[in-house]
Amino acid sequence: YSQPSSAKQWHLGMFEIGKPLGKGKFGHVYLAKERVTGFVCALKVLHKDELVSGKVEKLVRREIEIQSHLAHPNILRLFGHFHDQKRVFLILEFAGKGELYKHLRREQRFPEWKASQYIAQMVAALKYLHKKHVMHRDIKPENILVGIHGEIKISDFGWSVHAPNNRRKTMCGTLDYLPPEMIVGQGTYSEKIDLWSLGVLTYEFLCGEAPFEDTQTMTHRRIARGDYKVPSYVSAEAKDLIQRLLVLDPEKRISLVEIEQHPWILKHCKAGSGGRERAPATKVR
Ligand SMILES: CC(=O)N[C@H]1CCN(c2c(Cl)cnc3[nH]c(-c4cn(C)nc4C)nc23)C1
Repeated sequence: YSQPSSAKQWHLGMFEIGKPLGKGKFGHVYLAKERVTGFVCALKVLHKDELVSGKVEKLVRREIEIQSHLAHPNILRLFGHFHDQKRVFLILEFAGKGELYKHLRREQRFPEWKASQYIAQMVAALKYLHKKHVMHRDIKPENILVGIHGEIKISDFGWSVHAPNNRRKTMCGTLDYLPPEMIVGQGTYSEKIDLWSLGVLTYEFLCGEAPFEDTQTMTHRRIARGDYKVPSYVSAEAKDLIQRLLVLDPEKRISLVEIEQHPWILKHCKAGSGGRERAPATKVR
């Protein structure tokens, strides 16, 4: 009899390992095929001694705990995990068109219709996450993958936590996406930090660089002051949405539901498929 997939006891012998797909923060990712079903996935291999030395085993446990309970078309699935003496293996959904930031760098910047559809998909994923009181906390192009149909998938939940939270985020990688409430004040924050990051992401999709990109010190200062400029080639509607997301006071940022009704999103949403034309939302107080 075949065990229900979630209770499946996975082991390495069940997979035929293919080409390396890339290097994550703490391990390599390989294309893999489950021998019995032929199911193609991405196998993320983490070395236990590196996790211990990097004090990240808690982050990995949390990534597994959170991501394995999520099922949404714009969130990369974690189907299961297993480990052997030396390594931990994450069985992840394979995103057929790879890493979004590579597409962004290659195209320099996205046309408004593409950026708008990507942001609409991010909003759908964040609505799903926030409903489960999960905030991602590390939204940036490097953590977004592209599926075979061009849909985007948030990945790398290593930094996600259950809201609210005031754990200092030991900085590794870019400061560009850090919200002001994590720079000034005592650093308590809520899911609203994902709204700030969405504003930074929208800007970067349309302009090819982040709004506060500068030297480390200047980036900190410019974020704390909300000091950025939107280039003139950005449409008025797109600029309006960016301005409603990059608001210093977390409580004053536009909500996910309001973003769905924003002119810049409605103007480009795909009729018929995923982005179904929405009946005017009745405001539920
Ligand atoms: C932080 C991190 O894990 N980054 C990457 C490494 C590969 N990985 C993938 C993960 Cl985790 C899932 N699916 C992927 N698909 C690809 C990919 C597809 N093409 C055509 N090219 C690539 C590359 N990569 C992945 C995530």
